[in-house]
Amino acid sequence: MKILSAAQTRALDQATIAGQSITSAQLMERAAQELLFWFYGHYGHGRVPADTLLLCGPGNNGGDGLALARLLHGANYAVRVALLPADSYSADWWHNRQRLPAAVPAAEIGAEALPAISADTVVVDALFGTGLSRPLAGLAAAVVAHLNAARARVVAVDIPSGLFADAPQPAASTVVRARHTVSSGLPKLAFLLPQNAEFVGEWEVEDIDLSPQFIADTATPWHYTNAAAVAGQLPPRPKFSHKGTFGHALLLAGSRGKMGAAVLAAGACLRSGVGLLTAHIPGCGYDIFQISQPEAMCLTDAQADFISELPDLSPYQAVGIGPGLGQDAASLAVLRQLLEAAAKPLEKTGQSLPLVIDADALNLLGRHRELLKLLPENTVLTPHPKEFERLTEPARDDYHRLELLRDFATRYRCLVVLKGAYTCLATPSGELHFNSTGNAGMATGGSGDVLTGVLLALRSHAQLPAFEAVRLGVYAHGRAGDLAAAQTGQAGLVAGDIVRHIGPALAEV
Ligand SMILES: NC(=O)C1=CN([C@@H]2O[C@H](COP(=O)(O)OP(=O)(O)OC[C@H]3O[C@@H](n4cnc5c(N)ncnc54)[C@H](O)[C@@H]3O)[C@@H](O)[C@H]2O)[C@H](O)CC1
Ligand SMILES: [K+]
Repeated sequence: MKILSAAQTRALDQATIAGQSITSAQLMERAAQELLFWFYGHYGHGRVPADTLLLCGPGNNGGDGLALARLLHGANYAVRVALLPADSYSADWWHNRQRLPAAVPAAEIGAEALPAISADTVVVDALFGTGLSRPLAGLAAAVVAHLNAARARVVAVDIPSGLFADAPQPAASTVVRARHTVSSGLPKLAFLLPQNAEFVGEWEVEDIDLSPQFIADTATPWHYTNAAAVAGQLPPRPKFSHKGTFGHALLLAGSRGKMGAAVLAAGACLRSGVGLLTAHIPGCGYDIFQISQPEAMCLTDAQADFISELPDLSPYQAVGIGPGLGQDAASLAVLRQLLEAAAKPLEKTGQSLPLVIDADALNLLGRHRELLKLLPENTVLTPHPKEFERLTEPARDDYHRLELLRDFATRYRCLVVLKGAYTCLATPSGELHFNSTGNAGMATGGSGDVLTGVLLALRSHAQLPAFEAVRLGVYAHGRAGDLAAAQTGQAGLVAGDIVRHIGPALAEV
């Protein structure tokens, strides 16, 4: 699913209107109908709110609100409208202003006449949408401050008013704090960034049959990975397969006190369909590992407490390094040797050995940035924001972090998975793919080790190209977390639960 800019969204509206020979008022009616259905779904036909206030701005966002007021009134909701005065109003605003039944109270907002809002009022924020051109000020800001102070349940139409769809606004800007955002068409970039979560709340997009052709023809670096994006991407397992068919992976992981990371990554790798897995671990972990993951083969390092040797790489189709690795100088030497060895193209594929680099291996890269130029093409890095900062620089805000992410991925031609809510995968060509699966229960120790194992397995798969393998792995990891949390609850979720649900998550794909 593509994510378009505010300007592209407006062009999409026009293309839909022209392409389907409808009026803009009819497209607005579609949006309003979807908002009505959202109310039905959320409140049902019985328990309608005692008091529903529609705050309507002067443009088409306000027009959506006026149309919704009419539809809710028709559905026996107790509706009242408060109109933000402006020098001019859009044509579709007028159209729906005139169609508003006289029985619906409609008052103009004034500095001395702010609408009454009680804690059990449901407020629909239809002040501003993608036409916001500057931060809110004056009466518009006063109304929003009044709304936010009232602590009512707020449903934002299309986007919370005061929030730009695809760019940061000044830190002190006044923005509606919505419990829900019901948007039409495609997700807005703003919905996917942590700094906007307090304003956007729970968001969803409603399909109003916007021009698929225009969407297909519109270029954007931003994408949203939903089930449709990865459907059918996992190659079938031929009947006459053998272990070699699905690759032999090597995992370099573990140090004293952090052997669990190696066990979790190994378990995830095996559960993600790898043919064979060999783990190279420090001597202290031998019994732990062989007991915990009998399906994996195990090489032990000469060192007891950390990894100091790089095994011969020739048997392997992909290598993962980092979970629980520690940052000992000897491990740094192993990382350097691995990067140098992996850069040589494999005679079988002509490409460099696929690598997945995570956790302490990333921190070692961050402290020795001269190694970054050794990264083979399509190396997979899986930093969380702090680890990413150590690889680059502190980000001013979430938008700046995306710029840093795109620059890093294009500069080093690698696939960078920035982990968090809506995990973002940056590609060597500068695309950003935001993941739709996962939940806050996955913010638990070991969750990242599990992702490393999943990605290692999929990068070992001969038929999966690099980008598709990583996008699928990120999706499946989050989906496994959702399936697990349905059993354990988010608080009760531990990384091992994710491992146990990877199989079912991949089976869905
Ligand atoms: N496909 C869709 O997504 C559809 C969306 N619809 C709705 O249309 C709005 C966009 O409407 P638009 O008229 O372009 O702009 P807004 O209503 O967002 O803005 C209103 C108006 O406000 C003025 N303005 C901008 N910034 C400020 C400010 N800071 N202070 C005061 N006034 C401001 C500006 O001049 C605008 O004219 C979209 O969000 C959807 O809700 C369609 O209805 C259906 C299809
Ligand atoms: K709005």
